[in-house]
Amino acid sequence: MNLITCKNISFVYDGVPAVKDLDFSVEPNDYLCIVGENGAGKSTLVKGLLRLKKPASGTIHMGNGLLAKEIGYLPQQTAVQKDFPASVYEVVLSGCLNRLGLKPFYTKREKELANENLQKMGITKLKNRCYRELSGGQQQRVLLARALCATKKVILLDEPAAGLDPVVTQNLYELIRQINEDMGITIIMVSHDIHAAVQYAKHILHLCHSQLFFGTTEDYRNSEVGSRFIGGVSHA
Ligand SMILES: Nc1ncnc2c1ncn2[C@@H]1O[C@H](COP(=O)(O)OP(=O)(O)OP(=O)(O)O)[C@@H](O)[C@H]1O
Repeated sequence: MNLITCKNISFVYDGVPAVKDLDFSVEPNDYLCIVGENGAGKSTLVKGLLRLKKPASGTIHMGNGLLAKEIGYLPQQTAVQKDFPASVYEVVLSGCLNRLGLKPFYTKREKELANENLQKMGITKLKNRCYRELSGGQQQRVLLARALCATKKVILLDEPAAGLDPVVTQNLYELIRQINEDMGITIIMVSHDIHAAVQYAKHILHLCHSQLFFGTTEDYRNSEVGSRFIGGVSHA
């Protein structure tokens, strides 16, 4: 059964269509890259998948018992977020917020989970450092550990490599690949980096206010839209 099935969804802002007629699905353990030029509708779709914005028409169905609040989310990093005055441990632990419910404090298990995910992301040594003093690449590892506390099923990333140098970017993509392959977590990633998208993703969704392509990465490479986009731009 698909984890997420979107049927004919469209989004509008104040009556103006932003993106329309999207028809795609996400399988368990999938790696889907959402690509497209600026203003194509990628972030709007992300808001829809997180249930932060309602489709004007169409349906988003979550299967396999997935709830929108169980999606671990890595937002696009803003200057304010980069300057967040908390320790690495506090940021990672905050990924368990959804599990708190009415409890006022984190449980021992939640604290263990934070420590396990710090270790998995190779940042245990940074545990007591202030988040805002870290490099961009270290901050992304912290946010991945946080997302892993929030989910066992799906991580949604909005341009995770923005502003990172090529070596750090490559390391980050490898880490995301491991999360997908070794931990079996489904990845949905918005990316401007088409070359990395076709290197790592299993499926590609290409948007331009509507759906230009959805299918396997191999079919995308062989498609007219794919070969034009891959050949024409390195950072669309
Ligand atoms: N809050 C908003 N109010 C009105 N229009 C919006 C709003 N957010 C986005 N839009 C419009 O919706 C369309 C899609 O925008 P969106 O931000 O989803 O694109 P994007 O593909 O994520 O772009 P980028 O790559 O630049 O982040 C654009 O035409 C944009 O101007």
